Amino acid sequence: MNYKVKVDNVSKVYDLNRSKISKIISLFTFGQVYKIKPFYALKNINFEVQPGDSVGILGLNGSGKSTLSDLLGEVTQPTDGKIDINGKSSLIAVNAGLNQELTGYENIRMKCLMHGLTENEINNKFKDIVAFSELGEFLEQPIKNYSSGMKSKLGFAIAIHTDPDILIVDEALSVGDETFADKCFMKMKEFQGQGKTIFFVSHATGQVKKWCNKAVWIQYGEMKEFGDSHTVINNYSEFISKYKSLTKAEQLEYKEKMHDQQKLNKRSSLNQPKEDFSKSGLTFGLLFLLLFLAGILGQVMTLQ
Ligand SMILES: Nc1ncnc2c1ncn2[C@@H]1O[C@H](COP(=O)(O)OP(=O)(O)OP(=O)(O)O)[C@@H](O)[C@H]1O
Repeated sequence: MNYKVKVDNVSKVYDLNRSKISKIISLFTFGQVYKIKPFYALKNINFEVQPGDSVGILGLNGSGKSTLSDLLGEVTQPTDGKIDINGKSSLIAVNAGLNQELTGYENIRMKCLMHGLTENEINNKFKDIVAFSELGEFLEQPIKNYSSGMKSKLGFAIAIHTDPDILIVDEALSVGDETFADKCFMKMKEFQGQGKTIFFVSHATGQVKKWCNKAVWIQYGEMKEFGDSHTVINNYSEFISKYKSLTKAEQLEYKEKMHDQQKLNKRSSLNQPKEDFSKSGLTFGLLFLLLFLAGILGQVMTLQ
């Protein structure tokens, strides 16, 4: 095994029945009233990344870049396939793993603990994290009061001090100010110098070209291309100019067609999604039925 990260036939399926009421009805009707509507945020993604690679993740809005970042950061699990990560990964995205109700200080402690740092290690790094974040007294406030740039600063400051082997930066730098972004890029450079692996999600192809030796282009859940960053960026840019030359109506039609394909793909080509609500619906439904029968039995016994 000479890879750092291996993404092996990975798919991520979401249920488009997101409203709470439809989920509850689905649970108690064994998934019969509201059927699960599988939507492939990612489908059959395959690539391998070597130690020291910096990989750009490219694609139009809603193509699955953040879904891929979340999977690489082990924030979520694939519905199908496997991601083999040889080391500790840390995801930096606005809101990633931060608790909105906790203060900046509390989030620093919580995330460091989650990354396996001991109390001693946290105390030693605390001052540096605080200084890097540049958030000063705002760290005393719950982060729900922060701007996205401030959250991103906190997330980056914590992540780089937890000594990850793999850093995943999901558009976190595009919401911060330029001076902070420059400071983060310098840190990323240090990381590269140490032979560590970076995934970098950005719509700015110029930045991807500058920072990444490899790139993966995701197009509405499917992998269009993976390889040398210059080649992938050139092909992606060519697609973007063609896409931009379409009228608004044509762009919409294209997007709708792609979304339909993501929905149309039947689950038969995959194992059952792990978050299959009809399965849990069956369990909950049976439990509910048992409780209901026990209640009736109880009433009957009381009457006798
Ligand atoms: N929890 C979820 N439930 C249902 N659908 C989801 C969920 N998360 C993401 N999706 C859908 O998956 C698709 C991919 O989303 P994702 O956020 O990964 O795209 P993206 O490429 O990062 O987009 P952007 O460039 O706008 O940030 C979208 O159609 C989105 O609506």
